[in-house]
Amino acid sequence: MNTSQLKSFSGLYTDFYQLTMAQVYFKKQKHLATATFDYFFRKNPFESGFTVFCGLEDLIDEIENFQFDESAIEFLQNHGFEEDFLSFLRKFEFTGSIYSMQEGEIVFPNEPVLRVEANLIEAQLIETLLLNILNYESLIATKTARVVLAAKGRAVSDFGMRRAQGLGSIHGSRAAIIGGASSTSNVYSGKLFNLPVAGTMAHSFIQSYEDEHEAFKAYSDVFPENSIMLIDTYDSLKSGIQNAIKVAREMQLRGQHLVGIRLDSGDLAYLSKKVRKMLDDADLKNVKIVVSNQLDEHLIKSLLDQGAPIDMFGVGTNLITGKPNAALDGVYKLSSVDGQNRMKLSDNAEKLTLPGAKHVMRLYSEDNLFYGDVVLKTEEPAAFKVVHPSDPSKHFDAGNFRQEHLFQLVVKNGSRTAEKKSVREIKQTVQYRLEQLPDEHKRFENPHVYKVGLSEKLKRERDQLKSRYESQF
Ligand SMILES: Nc1ncnc2c1ncn2[C@@H]1O[C@H](COP(=O)(O)OP(=O)(O)OP(=O)(O)O)[C@@H](O)[C@H]1O
Ligand SMILES: O=P(O)(O)OC[C@H]1O[C@H](OP(=O)(O)OP(=O)(O)O)[C@H](O)[C@@H]1O
Ligand SMILES: O=C(O)c1cccnc1
Repeated sequence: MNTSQLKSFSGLYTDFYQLTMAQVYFKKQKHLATATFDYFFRKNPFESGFTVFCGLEDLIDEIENFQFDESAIEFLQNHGFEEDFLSFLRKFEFTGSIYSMQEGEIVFPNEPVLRVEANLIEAQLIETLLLNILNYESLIATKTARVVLAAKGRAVSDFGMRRAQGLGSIHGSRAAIIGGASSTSNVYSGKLFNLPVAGTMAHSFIQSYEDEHEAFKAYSDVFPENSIMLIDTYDSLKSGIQNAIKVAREMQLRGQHLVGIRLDSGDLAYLSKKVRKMLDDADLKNVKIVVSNQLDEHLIKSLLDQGAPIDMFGVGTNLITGKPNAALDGVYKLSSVDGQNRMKLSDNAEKLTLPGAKHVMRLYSEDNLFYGDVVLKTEEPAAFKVVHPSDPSKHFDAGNFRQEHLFQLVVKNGSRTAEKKSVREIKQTVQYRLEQLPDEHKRFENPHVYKVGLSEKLKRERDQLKSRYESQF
């Protein structure tokens, strides 16, 4: 299966139950009911104090192209779907509206991040696609943002493609760049999303030559402006760095400059310090040190705490797989049908869903940093009294805070409302918004929990609806 084949199956990029439910809605004439769904998640990944919202532009692209072609219809025919429903699917397109936070926004558990308003059948049929795209890209953008924060201004390159869960790396590398990586090794995504691609060299390249110096020399002959020598194939200190210095000197004689060396094993703090000294002593102060080998945000922080003079980190497995979390728990929940509020009950107050169409306001503290978010009904233009979702004793007055609307209409009648944003623009949004997030939410150990409150009206409606449901048992 190649990815262009995947695209032409867009309507089938779903869970089977979406299609069976859709056929029931259609048969029972319920499909044209209007529905509102919210996308939100309950827990930040990686014990992080924040999540980066990523994947919106990809989602809009897919929604604009969401269709059932003849081969999809034939497949569904073979699975027993009925002719009248299949005729409906042949003409199917998403005609609803999507309100959303901007891609690259810093978002928090239990607040709606995106709202879909559409016919019930349309809103239902895009669920799996929406969750698949937003959950994965947000996971990887969040992981990368953490890695980049740990790197404290040093470059981070995404090396993950080979260790990704299959084709996931296509969108994963996009999310990595949005999360703050400076480059990716992933050429396919580079072309697809116009990402900066870069790389060094593999051990096999060095091994293919009789000796290491010959390998370095060959590479620098062909790429005199862009050589980063991998120095750990045999012995980083006794062989690799000696040969790299030799080649760097030969390059200098030709008026060229060795960009860097890469360490991929051993004690990276110890070795980078030794290598830095050897390079400096050889008057090669501009040659950069790149390291890789199962890195993540914690190892990078540790290496820098140890004083390792590293200029760039290559991060693969842990970044592209979102280790150790594997998934963002984002969900898509119905909040109204034909204007009637709906909610899902739970014994756990945190898991109650919020009824009706909602939006989110961000409150700013006096120093212009994020203070907290408030979930409101769409008819509420500003936040006043803000209440804790489950602890009635906790509330505050939002009147004194600067407030910012986080939701925008991004799809209207099935089409994008504004020009598509580039990866570069979205990456800048992440950077800028992270600067506005106070440090206590960005630290790795026990980050301070960000406030997400409800408007008094929303909380009242939720509690009333809950009591109404419960009185029927
Ligand atoms: N100074 C350091 N402090 C903390 N972690 C480090 C340090 N140096 C390396 N690491 C990390 O420790 C792990 C090293 O693993 P390990 O010793 O199994 O691999 P290796 O050095 O690649 O060994 P091999 O020589 O077998 O390839 C990697 O994740 C690496 O990034
Ligand atoms: O450790 P990660 O964070 O996943 O980063 C990617 C790894 O992939 C490469 O190793 P690999 O052994 O696959 O190939 P190589 O022979 O080129 O080193 C590279 O050298 C890194 O070690
Ligand atoms: O360019 C590199 O050095 C690279 C690319 C992918 C995986 N590991 C390393």
